[in-house]
Amino acid sequence: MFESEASVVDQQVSTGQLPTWEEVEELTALAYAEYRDLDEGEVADYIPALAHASPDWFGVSVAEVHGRIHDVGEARHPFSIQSVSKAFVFALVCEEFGHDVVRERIGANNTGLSFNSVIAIELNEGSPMNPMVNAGAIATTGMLAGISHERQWSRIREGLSAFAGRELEVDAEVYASEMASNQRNQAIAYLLQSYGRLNRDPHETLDVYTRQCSLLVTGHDLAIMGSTLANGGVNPITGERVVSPDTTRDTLSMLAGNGMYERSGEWLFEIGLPAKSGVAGGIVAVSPGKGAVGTFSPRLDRAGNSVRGQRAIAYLSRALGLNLFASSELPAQPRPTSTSGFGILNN
Ligand SMILES: NC(=O)CC[C@H](N)C(=O)O
Repeated sequence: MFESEASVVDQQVSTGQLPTWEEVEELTALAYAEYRDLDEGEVADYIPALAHASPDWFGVSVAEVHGRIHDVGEARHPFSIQSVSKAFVFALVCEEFGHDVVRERIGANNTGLSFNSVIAIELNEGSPMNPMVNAGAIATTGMLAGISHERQWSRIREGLSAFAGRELEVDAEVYASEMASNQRNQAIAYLLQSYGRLNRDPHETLDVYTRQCSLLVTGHDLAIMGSTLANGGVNPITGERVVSPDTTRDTLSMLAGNGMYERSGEWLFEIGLPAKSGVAGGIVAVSPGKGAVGTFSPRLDRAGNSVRGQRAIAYLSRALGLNLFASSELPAQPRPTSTSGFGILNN
């Protein structure tokens, strides 16, 4: 954290606007401790390399917009970003084309169907529907300008690295494994092309999309990437402006509607935060103006969302008063047990 920011934080803590460092540290540790033994959910294996993950891994990280970061458990354990990349690639495309173009070309409505649904494309006359499902994400990746697909790829890697504040690398094993087993995504890409919805060659576009999904991140990185969105597009650690405030607004509203796939409505109702999940077990949840939570645990529910991650974020949303729709300035009391009756969390 920069010194000037530290004094802003001190001031806000002393005026009661922010919880203290110790309070956030303690609540992050409690969110971790509360759910570390929860054994619901399965590790994804439809991409064979993901099946190597331990079901026990669990990390929680909270990053505040002023740069304070709180890590617990395996918050520094690397894993492939998978669909969490969709949020940040959408932000890069939104920055390039603007609100109206992405709404028209991709869409913003939930499919109500699984993230890799083919039928959703057919039911909607070729529309990819939204950038947070595979069809929309593949179409979004295909929109990025760039003479070669290598150039497109470097723009994505550089852009996501700027969100994280460090250079991100591809997990070569995960990339090769998904490229060898992504027949469903190939079907989606060719179907989009048949409807005139893909700007570029389907195979090249899928190659870039699969690389973006294979980038290695940690829960700590996700928290920083999310807090860059929470902070109007400026990375709170590096101070770099990555995208504009308009783009963060559009990205966060897209996450609110679609980031947790067909569970997005329930998620927003229970937790009240824009969020994005990925099948390797990562979730990022963003509270605009406050910060972000990054979690990692490979046990997934049927929609492909990390079970422990959802619970830990639900806990922190309540404990830290992050819910966007809560009118009270005072943080609500966290619910103490894992059987707290969240419908979404009891798949
Ligand atoms: N939900 C996900 O994380 C899916 C991402 C994965 N790379 C896929 O395309 O199937």
